[in-house]
Amino acid sequence: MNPRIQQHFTDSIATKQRALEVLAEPIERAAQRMTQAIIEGHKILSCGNGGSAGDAQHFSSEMLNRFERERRGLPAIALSTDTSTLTSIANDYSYAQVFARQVRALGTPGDLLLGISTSGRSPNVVEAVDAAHEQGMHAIALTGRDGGALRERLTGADIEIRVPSEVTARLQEVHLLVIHCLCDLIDSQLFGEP
Ligand SMILES: O=C(CO)[C@@H](O)[C@H](O)[C@H](O)[C@H](O)COP(=O)(O)O
Ligand SMILES: [Zn+2]
Repeated sequence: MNPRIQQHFTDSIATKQRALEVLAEPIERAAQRMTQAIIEGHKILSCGNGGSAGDAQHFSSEMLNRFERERRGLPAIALSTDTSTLTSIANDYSYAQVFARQVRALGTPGDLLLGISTSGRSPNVVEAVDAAHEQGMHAIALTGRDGGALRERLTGADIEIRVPSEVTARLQEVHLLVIHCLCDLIDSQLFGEP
């Protein structure tokens, strides 16, 4: 067996095991908050860069379409998908504004922002959290490492789910697992046990 492959699997399993100990509680709180927001007629905006843009879209597609069961679509918008909007904001203002400007246009009080950054240092995700607060929204932050500037911008009403790792790939792997937990908990809270 190629030892590099074995190492990736071993590290990924160990990181997930470690994460379970510290993340079960904030994941449950985040899912409750998301469920409540949906019941009250609000929506969830999501954003991130690179692999985390993929995660933001993965989450919104499982909300809008479905996760594992047959059910109505749930309201969510990924802010990383519209290249005309992204390029025009980056071109006319700055890349740091690409999500914040969309949050200001689409976000209404009671909506939630799911901000995803393995380093917590992506300026556009940090700015999106500030914009969410301006709009009367709260944030759920999926982070890693020391949480970076993103962590510092969160208020007591926000929820941080910080994965205990320093490795981007491992952090992204756990972020996706967290997203699937959130989808499953939201579905079971809204529609009952399958
Ligand atoms: O997927 C990967 C690395 O595994 C990359 O695309 C990665 O997401 C990008 O470098 C991002 O720009 C990193 O941003 P962040 O997670 O630090 O906010
Ligand atoms: Zn990646």
